[in-house]
Amino acid sequence: KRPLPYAGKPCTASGCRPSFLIIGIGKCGTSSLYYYLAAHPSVIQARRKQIQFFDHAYDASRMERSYLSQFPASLKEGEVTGEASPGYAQYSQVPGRVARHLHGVRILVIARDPAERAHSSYHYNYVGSARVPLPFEMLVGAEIQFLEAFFRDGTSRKCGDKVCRDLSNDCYGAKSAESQAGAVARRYAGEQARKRFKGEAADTAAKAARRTAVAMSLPRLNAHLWRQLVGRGLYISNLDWWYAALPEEDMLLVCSEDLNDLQKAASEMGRVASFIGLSQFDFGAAVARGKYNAGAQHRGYGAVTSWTDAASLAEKRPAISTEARQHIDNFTAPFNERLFSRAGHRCRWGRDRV
Ligand SMILES: Nc1ncnc2c1ncn2[C@@H]1O[C@H](COP(=O)(O)OS(=O)(=O)O)[C@@H](OP(=O)(O)O)[C@H]1O
Repeated sequence: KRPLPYAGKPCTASGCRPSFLIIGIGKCGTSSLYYYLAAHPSVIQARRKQIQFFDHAYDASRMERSYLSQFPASLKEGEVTGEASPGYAQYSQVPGRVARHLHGVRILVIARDPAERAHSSYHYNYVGSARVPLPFEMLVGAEIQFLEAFFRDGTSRKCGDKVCRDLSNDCYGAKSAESQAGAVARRYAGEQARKRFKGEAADTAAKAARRTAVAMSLPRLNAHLWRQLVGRGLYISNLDWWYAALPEEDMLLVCSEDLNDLQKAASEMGRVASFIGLSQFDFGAAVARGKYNAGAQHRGYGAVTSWTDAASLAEKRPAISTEARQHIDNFTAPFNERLFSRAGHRCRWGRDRV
């Protein structure tokens, strides 16, 4: 068995540190990974699944008060705690902070077929929250154009008067960088309103529709996360920062598809537990309860949906068009390959999808 992080002693006078961090990726099954793991008798949960300290709330001087206070005050020998903040993977500053404060922590990354991740994110963040939902294909097309330009022009590309250093954060966060998708969105919103209404009513509806599209593209704290349908699926472009800052043997890639089946999930959870250094445990009963945070229901990360109900929710969701799927598959394929070779672990995505 692999030794536990911190030589099995996560607690110091200032509190207990997490022995594992699930750093992402959002909409790939981070909630299920966290709650399945929490079923292990030696895993004691944090106060909540997502603490998001190392990105939005980071302040080195508040490490104890703001961060360690979220974990159990004491742990018995062999017990560990941990957290899951899916935003962590997206920020280039986070891995250095984690390496500094939690040297030795085990890092778990769960990633999913990029087209499926994008579609899940679209339903979670856009559908239902916008009065004029923009078609998935349209957002994907606009974003891939933006991404192609970013990778072609390199990291010195300007976002308005700012230089983009970090694709995930600065670029999507800057108003001008998202204007590609924003402009398409506003035009579409106006056209749709005009199709549905006539005369003056069309003008009023078009204005309202455009306002919705503008509101959807306004910069806000984490807007770049939900704006990235495809970008968040270029996993290796963010994980490179993590591999540079932390020892390779402390990083584990989990394919979301390996948790998407009762039998497979129980055995994959065994691999996760032994990576952390936990004793063998039968995750069968934990996994059998169902899937967490499934089907964009917004019932909370800890809400579990039976496997049968999750399957029927998935069936009800309109399928991804062949065009959008191929567009995402083609664009993400080289990034996927780089991820598999860096992580030494393959997932069956894109053309390898089963
Ligand atoms: N066991 C298992 N295997 C594979 N996939 C699973 C599993 N459990 C949950 N899910 C699906 O993951 C999606 C939710 O992901 P997250 O919990 O990471 O979302 S969040 O970013 O924290 O909001 C959400 O995807 P969609 O249902 O497609 O939206 C969940 O259904």
